[in-house]
Parts: sequence; C-alpha cells; structure tokens
Amino acid sequence: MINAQAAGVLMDVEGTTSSVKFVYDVMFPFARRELAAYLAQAWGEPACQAACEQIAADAGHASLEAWSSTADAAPRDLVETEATRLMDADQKATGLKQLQGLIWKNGFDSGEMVAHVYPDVPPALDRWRAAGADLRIYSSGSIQAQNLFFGHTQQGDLLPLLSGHYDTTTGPKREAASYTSIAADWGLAPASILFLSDITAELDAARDAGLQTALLLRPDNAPVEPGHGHAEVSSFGEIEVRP
Ligand SMILES: CSCCC(=O)C(=O)COP(=O)(O)O
Ligand SMILES: [Mg+2]
Repeated sequence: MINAQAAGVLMDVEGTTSSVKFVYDVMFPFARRELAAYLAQAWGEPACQAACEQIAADAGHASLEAWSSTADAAPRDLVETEATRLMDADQKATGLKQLQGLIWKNGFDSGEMVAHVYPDVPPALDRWRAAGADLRIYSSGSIQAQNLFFGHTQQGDLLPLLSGHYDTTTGPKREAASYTSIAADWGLAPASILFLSDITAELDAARDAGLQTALLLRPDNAPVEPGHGHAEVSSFGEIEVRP
C-alpha cells in the first residue's frame, strides 16, 4: 500500500492504466492495417501533413520535400515505408505516434476499438480526485491518441477525470528534463507529483527530476530487474493520495 502526499498524479498508459496486450494486439495492428488507406485518403490534410513532416524530421530530413528529392521517391511512399519500419522496430517516435493517433480516430469513432482500462483505475481516479488531486497522463501515444483512448474505454468516457495530457513533444519519457518541463507546465513542485509507470527507466528519469514514483506490476507487463528502488503495486487500489 502506498500513501502518497501528492497534489498531482501523472500516469503512463500502456502497462499502467491499461493492458500492454490491448495496445500490441489491437491498436498497433489496426494502425498497420489502415496505414496505406489512411495516407491515400488524408494526404494533403493539415494534420496528416504535419505528422508526415514530423516523420521526415525524426528521420533527419529538413522537410518531406527535401527527403523526396534526395531519395528520388514519392513523399507518400517514403512515409509509408518509414512508418512501417518504425512500427516493425517498435519505435515510439513522435511522428509515428502522431500518425497512429490520426489513423486510430476511425477505429475509435466507429466502435471497432474500445480502449482497455484495468477495472481498478476508474474508482481510483474518482477517489484521488475526490481527495483533491489533479490527474494527468504522460504517454508516448500522442495527445490526440490519448484523448481518443480515454474518451472511448470499456468503462466509458474517462476524460472528465483527467485535467491534462503530455506526449513526447514535451520530451522523451526516459529523460529527467521531460518531467521537469511537465512539473513547470503543471505549476506544481516536482516533489508533489506521483508518477506511475511500468517502465523502470521512465521512473528513474522522473525520480531524477524529483518526482515521487511507483512501479505498476500488471499481468501482461515485461519482467522487471530487481534493485530499482521504486515502490511497487499491482493495482491502483493499493495507492492512496492526499494533497
Ligand atoms: C495512449 S494511446 C496509444 C498507446 C501508444 O501508442 C503507446 O506507445 C503507449 O506508450 P506508453 O508511453 O503509454 O507506454
Ligand atoms: Mg508504459
């Protein structure tokens, strides 16, 4: 049991609020299946273009057009090939995550995808909010994807319980500076934020920035090396928060 004195709770998604299996067995295959059709249908739309430019930037190119001239290949083909390569390598790159978020919109809007959230999560969020804590998400999934995800869960729309979202546009999840930036944006002292994640490297970075931390041991999570020094829980039901 953890009794945390925290004004804010910052939560990872995959492996923390939600099952790794849902992300890997449902969301990622959906994005892979719909990639080519989405690019064909949405090419030229500002959100699609912005994600594609970010994919070009992540790959070290000044722009998609510059990449296309150097590679002597059509921009859409380059994006499709690079996004597929990043998905194969399970890279949580910002541009790929933005593109996946756009592709997932149809899946959540149509009801084909309904996000998994562990049953202990909604009551804990209610409890922590009732105690006066502010609750936010920090995921590699884009902010747009987070809004789709928590707006369409098996337990209904959980967005009213959340007051903010951060993604890798704030910085990588394994760098302390990202948590410093989040605390500054939030207007809270780092020590008054409790960060929950399934990845010890993320928790290490948050601890280096001065946040409180706890490791989630969910059934589908990868095994964790001992000696990390973070508090461990298997459910949000084991966490009490008071500001
Ligand atoms: C939040 S929706 C999609 C999840 C996702 O794409 C992902 O990479 C999850 O990463 P996390 O940082 O939440 O472990
Ligand atoms: Mg995670």
